[in-house]
Amino acid sequence: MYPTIGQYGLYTDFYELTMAQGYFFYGKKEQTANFDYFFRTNPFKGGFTVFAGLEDFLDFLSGFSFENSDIEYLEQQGLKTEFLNYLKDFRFSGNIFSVSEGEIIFPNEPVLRIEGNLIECQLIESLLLNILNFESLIATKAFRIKLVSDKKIFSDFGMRRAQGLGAIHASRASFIGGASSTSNVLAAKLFDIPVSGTQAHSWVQSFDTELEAFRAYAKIHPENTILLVDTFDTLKSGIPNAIKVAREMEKAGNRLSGIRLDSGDLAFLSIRARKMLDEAGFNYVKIIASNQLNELVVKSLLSEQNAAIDAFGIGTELATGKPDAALDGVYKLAKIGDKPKMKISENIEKVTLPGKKQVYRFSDSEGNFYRDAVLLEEENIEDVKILYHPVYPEKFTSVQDCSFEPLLHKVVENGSSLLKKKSLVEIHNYLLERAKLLPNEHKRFISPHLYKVGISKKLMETRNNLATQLKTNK
Ligand SMILES: Nc1ncnc2c1ncn2[C@@H]1O[C@H](COP(=O)(O)OP(=O)(O)OP(=O)(O)O)[C@@H](O)[C@H]1O
Ligand SMILES: O=P(O)(O)OC[C@H]1O[C@H](OP(=O)(O)OP(=O)(O)O)[C@H](O)[C@@H]1O
Ligand SMILES: O=C(O)c1cccnc1
Repeated sequence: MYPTIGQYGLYTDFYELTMAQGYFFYGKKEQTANFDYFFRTNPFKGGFTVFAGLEDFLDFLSGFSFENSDIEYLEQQGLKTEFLNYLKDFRFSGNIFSVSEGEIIFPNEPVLRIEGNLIECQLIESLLLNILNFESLIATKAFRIKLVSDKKIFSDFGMRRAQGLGAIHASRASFIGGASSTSNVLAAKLFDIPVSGTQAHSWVQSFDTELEAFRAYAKIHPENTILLVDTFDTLKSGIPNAIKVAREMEKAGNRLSGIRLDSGDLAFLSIRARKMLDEAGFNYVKIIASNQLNELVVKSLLSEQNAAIDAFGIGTELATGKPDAALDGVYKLAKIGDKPKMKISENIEKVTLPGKKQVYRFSDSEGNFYRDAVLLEEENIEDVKILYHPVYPEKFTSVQDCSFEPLLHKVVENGSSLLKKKSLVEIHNYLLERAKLLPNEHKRFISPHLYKVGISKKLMETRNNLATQLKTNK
């Protein structure tokens, strides 16, 4: 749970409230609606996305209500008393169907579906998008780093240059994606993530000499000393001083945990540092590297340059999802009452899929992910053997002999969460299990193979008929 800021009802875009007021006065308040959450493009030019943020979203949703001062504020913004009286008792009371946190997901499939009255579905849009888009972006980034880290570990150092309090979500999502610890103490406590840390240049600078700074730190934290060796000169001063302190620590019955390299050529310096430490008898001292790292630099350091690095500290690029500012997830109306709804767009790729839907994942004979399919909920998956390209019907693919599983599961019923709380370790392990089933060609960084998401014939026909109707009625 996050530090409380009271109730979260105002954590929404104003238009959600003005529309909700409109629904209220036009007698649409009791109409049932279905909305889909989906995104259109995998971030980082990648071949997959990691779904994260579900538990956080549900936690925030349980606090999505309006206290007296919120109601007064909305009154000052011109909202009407009768509607505000309705908001006083507002609580989400609908159903939510979702893929599991840590699932591998793909563009254009609904990964979460909300069912409820039109007002409640509308009001929670911004909260949902805010949390799921960001955590999924960062979990994906973290997992990309994990994919190239081999057996090395990395810690999230991102808080200081993250987007404000988004750092809390970033740390959570980073751990789901594969970080082994975080420097962000609040996130560590809230989500039971191992906390870790080394020391900053200010520590070293605050003493008269580097050696004095190293000794002082080792004395006060003998169980976990990682010395930052680049304040003056890594090879001529930092590492020789670290070796002196390692020797003194051994005499006192302790062990130096590691050194941290934070500038210069990390491959060259780590190889030299390893040699110097080993020759001095300290092969147990770990080498940690940091400085504007990302998955591409980590991959190059480990697989092309044989860097002698045991662990990475990764900050800004991880916590901000650099170079992608956001996952482009959207929330679209798919059904009102028994009427399927869709959005027509000039851009054919942006036409939405109408109706209440379920997503199935098909696997090949070896159990590897093969295709995902979007079907109308009432369809029998056993009858579906051909999947159609969502935009170009002349492109289709057979799933004749594949096994399948539904991906959307009920996680909220009549406003109450059914979600069995999982630890972040469990969510991460689920991600690992699922990612193993995703063929490697979708995981490579350069021009990954496109994972196909198709739609059923019935869904395609429903959409086409509705589109024709909408164009004629316009
Ligand atoms: N061997 C390497 N291969 C690829 N990238 C590297 C390697 N070593 C370091 N880098 C990256 O190169 C960049 C070096 O940063 P920069 O040019 O700012 O120098 P610096 O070492 O940080 O210097 P200073 O700290 O004095 O400003 C960082 O982004 C770092 O991650
Ligand atoms: O480069 P990032 O991936 O964002 O990783 C975090 C960086 O933040 C710290 O530097 P900073 O200059 O903020 O503080 P320092 O004085 O401790 O070096 C740390 O030394 C890393 O270099
Ligand atoms: O513990 C560290 O070394 C650390 C923490 C945050 C940012 N940079 C480094």
